[in-house]
Amino acid sequence: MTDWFPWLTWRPDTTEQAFRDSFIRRMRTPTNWSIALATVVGLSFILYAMWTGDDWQSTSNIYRVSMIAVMVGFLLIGTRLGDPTWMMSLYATTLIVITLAGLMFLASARRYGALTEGGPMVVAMLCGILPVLHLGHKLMIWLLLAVFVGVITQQPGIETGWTLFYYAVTVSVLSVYQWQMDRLMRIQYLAESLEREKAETDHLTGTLNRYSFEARLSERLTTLEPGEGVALAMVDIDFFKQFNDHYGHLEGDRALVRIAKSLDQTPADLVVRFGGEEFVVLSFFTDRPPAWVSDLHETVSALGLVHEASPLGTLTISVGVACFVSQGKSDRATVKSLLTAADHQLYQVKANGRNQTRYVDL
Ligand SMILES: Nc1nc2c(ncn2[C@@H]2O[C@H](COP(=O)(O)OP(=O)(O)OP(=O)(O)O)[C@@H](O)[C@H]2O)c(=O)[nH]1
Repeated sequence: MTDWFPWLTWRPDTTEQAFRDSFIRRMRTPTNWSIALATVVGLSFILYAMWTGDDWQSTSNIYRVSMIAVMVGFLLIGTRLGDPTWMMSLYATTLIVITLAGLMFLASARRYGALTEGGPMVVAMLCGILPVLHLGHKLMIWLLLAVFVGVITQQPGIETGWTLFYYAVTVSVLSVYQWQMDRLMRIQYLAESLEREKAETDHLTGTLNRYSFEARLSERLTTLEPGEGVALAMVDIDFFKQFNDHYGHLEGDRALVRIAKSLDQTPADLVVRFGGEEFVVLSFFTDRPPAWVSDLHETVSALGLVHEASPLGTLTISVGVACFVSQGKSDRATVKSLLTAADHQLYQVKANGRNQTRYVDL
């Protein structure tokens, strides 16, 4: 049964949650515009009712005004709510508005002795255009209104004609449309995520690539609180040209993957393939840099990968580390300043025999 509902079939659940989080972020503004449109439609109904001689204080008009007040209230308060609370408030608001709409139809039908098909159809459609609600939400909303329409058709002396039939047709068509939207939105999200992942990842080692690293580090540097810091380690494999020449490029590729994996097993926050045989390892910390950063070269020498063409006998790395601890807003490191400082340390290690880690505070 659950296979029929895209938001229930979507596996794993974390993917559905990630989709919904990003979807709510993107759709908040369009949803607010849809509610504003519903408010304008509600207002035009009040004006029309008054123009056609309806009493301003009639029960149905009071319900209409209440619906508008609830929607305007949501638009005003919603701006201050975080995404999850906003989403729950939207659903609750919609259910309240639908209850008021149902009561308005009941009052109006009792007054005029009739309920025509237009009203419930318009309300069902206005709920249908709210982009962030999925079919599950909308079925509940439409069902709630259907209960009111059903009750009204059972009232003696009220002419309802084909209203219930047209309502059922409208909701069925909207449900099919919504089901398609729910599926397409999720398929699109998945395709986008895969594309993004591909664009950010190095194909050989599976680590982040340079482009995504620079964007992420640059963003993170702007949010460092005083006392928070970053250690950027520039890693370069020693005598790798000789390794390739001696063992061949395929074996070289395999060594790159092994080294990337071993760097990934450190407590680092990000491991990046920076260039051919260069990696960057990033660690964010509070107060003082973690001790493992200053011994990073040992991570690879401990693998014991034989390198007969190296004077060191095994595959090793040279590491230059630049550390920055934020003192406040005016004091900022940049991606460039960290890379330059780390590269300078790396150069010193290369000059001093390789297979070491050198460290500088910015
Ligand atoms: N197998 C393989 N080799 C690569 C890849 N990317 C870069 N390289 C090789 O890495 C080697 C880098 O050589 P160099 O820059 O001279 O550095 P090195 O030999 O490690 O010498 P030092 O850094 O001074 O210790 C070159 O031979 C590149 O062909 C790759 O994706 N796969």
